Amino acid sequence: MAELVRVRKKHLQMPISRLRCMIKQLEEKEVDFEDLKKNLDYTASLLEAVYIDGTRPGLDAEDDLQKLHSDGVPTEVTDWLASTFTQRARRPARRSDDKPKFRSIVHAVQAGIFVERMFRRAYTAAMPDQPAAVVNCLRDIDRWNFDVFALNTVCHDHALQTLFLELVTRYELNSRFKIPISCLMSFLEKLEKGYSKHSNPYHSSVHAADVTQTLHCLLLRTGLVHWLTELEVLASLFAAAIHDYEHTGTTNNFHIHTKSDFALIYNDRSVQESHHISAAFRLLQDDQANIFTNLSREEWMELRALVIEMVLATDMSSHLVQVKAIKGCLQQQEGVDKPKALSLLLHTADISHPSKPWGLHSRWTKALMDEFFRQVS
Ligand SMILES: Nc1nc2c(ncn2[C@@H]2O[C@H](COP(=O)(O)O)[C@@H](O)[C@H]2O)c(=O)[nH]1
Ligand SMILES: [Zn+2]
Repeated sequence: MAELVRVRKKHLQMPISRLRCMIKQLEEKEVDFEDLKKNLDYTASLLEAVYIDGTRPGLDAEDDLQKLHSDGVPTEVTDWLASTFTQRARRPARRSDDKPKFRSIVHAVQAGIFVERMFRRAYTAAMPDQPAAVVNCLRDIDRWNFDVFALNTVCHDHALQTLFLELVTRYELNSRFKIPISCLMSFLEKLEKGYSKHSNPYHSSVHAADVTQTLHCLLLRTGLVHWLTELEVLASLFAAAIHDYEHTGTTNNFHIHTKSDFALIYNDRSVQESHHISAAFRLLQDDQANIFTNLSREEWMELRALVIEMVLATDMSSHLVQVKAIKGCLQQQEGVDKPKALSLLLHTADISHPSKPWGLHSRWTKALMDEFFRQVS
């Protein structure tokens, strides 16, 4: 058993470093984005295949790499896959007309992840193609200096829809959780509409898009994304996207002191945040917009609890309590409380604009000042 683990660990080192290399190329725009993305996706599938098949005895390398070519994977990648996942490197170099072999992976694809990929196709096929200008903007999606205003311009005020769709697709959450594309589109349309209800200069769908992208950037750049389950990633992105849904453009104190309906409904406690969550979850009551329709009951309960905790923690009045709690967590041996850590991350993304490039920060500050002045007048 220990030997098997050692061998598999050894075989996985190469693909891991190659994957990192591909990601670097992607970041540095040295290669065609779409090709690289496709290759990464395919490689991930094969890694899955090796993982699944690695638990079975009698692996050999007898099948046809030609099948991989049918997916448009370049020769360097198939060569690397073959040399990494088969014994081919120890054999004499093949003649150019020989077909490289590896039955184990193909078997695993056919037996194990084939069905999964069928689902992926079914749940990604209808993803809308984006115009070149949008694709160009989205190239910076992993960066701290990502310009959400520029994205909003090129996608005609639909930055939130575009960004959420892009991230859900990138993390393959649509295939993992079988999110129907029509529901996703419908949900995002309603979400954006809710954000424009009060025509807020600051608390708009662009702010929601900004916070969602910033949270993604934090998860990715810190490596925290590897610590999370796919459900936690989905919950985090969802929480970021909805966190100010139907914001009234006024503060919680304003609601409390004016004895607004929201203040009365939520008993003066995290008045706005409670409404954002409640109203956003209400959108899912419509079957046509229920993006979580295929989640199991357990998944749904876990996601809902996490989203509620994260969005409630965007209430600025919980800032000091949160900082204290996370400091306490970090001093303990037992490890960090995930919902608390994710809540702090969302809160961080929510107030991150002062740490962004000046052009972005000054636009956000102006928008916030406009909103504050509107409340006063
Ligand atoms: N004094 C400042 N306050 C800021 C700034 N950026 C944001 N904010 C405030 O934080 C909350 C964030 O919570 P939200 O969920 O409502 O977005 C926001 O309401 C602002 O009041 C800033 O640069 N300076
Ligand atoms: Zn916010």
